Amino acid sequence: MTATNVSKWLDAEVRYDSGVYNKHQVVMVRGQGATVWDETGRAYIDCVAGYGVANIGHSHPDVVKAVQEQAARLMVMPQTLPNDKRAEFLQELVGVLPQGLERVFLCNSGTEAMEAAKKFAITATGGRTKFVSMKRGFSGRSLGALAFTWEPKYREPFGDAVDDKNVTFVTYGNVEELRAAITGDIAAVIMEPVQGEGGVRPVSAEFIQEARRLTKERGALLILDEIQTGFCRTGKMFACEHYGVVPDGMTLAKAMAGGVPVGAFAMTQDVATRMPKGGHGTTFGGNPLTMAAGVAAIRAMKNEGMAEQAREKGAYFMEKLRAIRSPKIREVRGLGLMIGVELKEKSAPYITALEHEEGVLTLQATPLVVRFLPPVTISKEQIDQAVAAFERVLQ
Ligand SMILES: Cc1[nH+]cc(COP(=O)(O)O)c(CN[C@@H](CCC(=O)O)C(=O)O)c1O
Repeated sequence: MTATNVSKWLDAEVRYDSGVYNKHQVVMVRGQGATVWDETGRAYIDCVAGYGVANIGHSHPDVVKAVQEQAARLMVMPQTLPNDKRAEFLQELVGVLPQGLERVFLCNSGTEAMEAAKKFAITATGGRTKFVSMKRGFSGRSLGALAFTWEPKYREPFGDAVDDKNVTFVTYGNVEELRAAITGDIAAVIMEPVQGEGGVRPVSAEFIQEARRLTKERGALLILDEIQTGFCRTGKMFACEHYGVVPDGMTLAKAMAGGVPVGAFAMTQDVATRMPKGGHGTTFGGNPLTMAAGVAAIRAMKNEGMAEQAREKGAYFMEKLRAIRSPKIREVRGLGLMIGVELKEKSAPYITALEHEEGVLTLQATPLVVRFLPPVTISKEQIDQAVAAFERVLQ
């Protein structure tokens, strides 16, 4: 491809897009497995995977086939009209969810799942409107979900429109703060089992188990945000399985439909039955096209043992990263293939160098952390190449 072609598409996107994103100077046009190609034909090892969406790999053949067939059959059907693919997806999803989570509100993104969770928590607790969330937590960008998102830079531009007056933020992992915050008027505690955007931070089993115990004791819900940790990312189908905790509700999105936009709030019967009929809704949620993709994606995760792959490859990836001898690395941490390398200096220049000089895509998770979220289907050879590239840019 000539430079003109690249500039043609890049110029158009930069010219007409909203302007909220820092656009990389590249145009990505194709993906397969853990590789993506730009318009000039250059290949990249993709450890961004759409911010942890392409867990089963780009354009998984089973998902492609399912989407092609469903697109030709039926793409549009609202949830007041039952549909075979939606029913099949709900069966597939409930079949892999922790026991007890058997009712699902279907939507189209993580933020929407969190908005639904917030409303279901209020009705399930008889109108309680106070919440506990986590410092460094990320729950989404809409005004409702933003109230649970810690980073001030995301909230400040919107002032009082962000309804965070009823939210108490506690230090992630601090059991004493948690105990003090979960009072008798709390609707729910919201937390990620591993904080993603907040720096790839696993937490102790004790903290999550104490949140489970205290919310039960004080009539609040425990809502785990598995939008990033879900669907094999951390070495289990869901990260809560590492801790032996079943929440009252779980927000889901990203990888759930193999790359097709999707979101869901999974909950117990009790939480679901407390929402008045017609109390929430969505136009696109549960559409047949997304449902077909989701059925294929979840079956691929099971059939290809992707949770075990993430566990095994994650351990290998972190072992190789920890073997890098560099004074710039403070810590390598993570769970499964949700990996963060905290540097002693800003990570952005190294993320840029990895992309431009080495053809490896990574992303930030706070200014000092390089986040690796590759497809679970990444090969050991690609892991070795990514680690060698990282070692080179750190020199
Ligand atoms: C844990 C979590 N919860 C909720 C969301 C919101 O989901 P959605 O509405 O589908 O984007 C995300 C997006 N996480 C990415 C942040 C995206 C953004 O900057 O906005 C991320 O981890 O980078 C999460 O990682």
